Amino acid sequence: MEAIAVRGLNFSYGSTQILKQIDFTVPESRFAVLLGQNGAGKSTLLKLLLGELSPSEKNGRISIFERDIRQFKNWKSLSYVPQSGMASCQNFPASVEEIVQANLYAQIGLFRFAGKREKGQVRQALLQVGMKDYAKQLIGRLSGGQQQKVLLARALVSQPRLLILDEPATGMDEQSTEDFYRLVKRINLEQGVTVLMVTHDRKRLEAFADDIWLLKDGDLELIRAGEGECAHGDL
Ligand SMILES: Nc1ncnc2c1ncn2[C@@H]1O[C@H](COP(=O)(O)OP(=O)(O)OP(=O)(O)O)[C@@H](O)[C@H]1O
Repeated sequence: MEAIAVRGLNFSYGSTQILKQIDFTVPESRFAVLLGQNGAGKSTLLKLLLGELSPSEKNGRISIFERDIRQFKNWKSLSYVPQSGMASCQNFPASVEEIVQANLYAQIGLFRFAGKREKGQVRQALLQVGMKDYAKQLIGRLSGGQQQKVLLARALVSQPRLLILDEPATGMDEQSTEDFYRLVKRINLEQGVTVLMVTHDRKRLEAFADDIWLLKDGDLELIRAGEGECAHGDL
């Protein structure tokens, strides 16, 4: 099955065309990377995939898990990790577990307390990213790398089938970056979660990615096609 299928997509801001007739496919369980220079249109493409922007009908077709995005309802199956997501929230008075739990509000309801099941889900997500011992800490007290792991747990808590990450390692040191990519790869391999990651870090991600796409001058090109079995030696 294709997790993402884009056919003949055009997109413009006013008279400036950003995407020109692009075709783009991410098969289920693949780890795909999207490269491109600043301003190439990567975030614009992600916004289109996340339903924040919509193309007019004559400007192409986007399908998520083989359903046209205009009819797609199962948004729970898709999670997003933003770039430096907590950077502007250093004084945000929320604990790590509250940040993760917030992604379960659709399940819990906004004004109810989390039950045993939800608390278990939060614990499991924090365990997956190695942040279980930080559950009660204030998010603003953590390092940038730890905060990004919490945002990854937040994305995983709803058990998505597709994980979209926008330059998730921006500002991290070398070791934290490597650890973060390794963690995402492990989730991809062990749980079969499809991954699409926007990055400038081609060199390091070559070891983790199956497919590598390059967005340039409005065109999207598959510059390395994997077999879907890019296992990384010692995860
Ligand atoms: N809301 C908007 N209105 C008009 N132009 C926009 C808007 N958002 C982005 N752009 C322009 O569209 C182009 C693509 O922007 P986009 O943010 O998608 O690029 P990007 O590849 O994600 O860049 P970066 O790597 O710097 O994050 C840029 O020239 C940008 O200035």
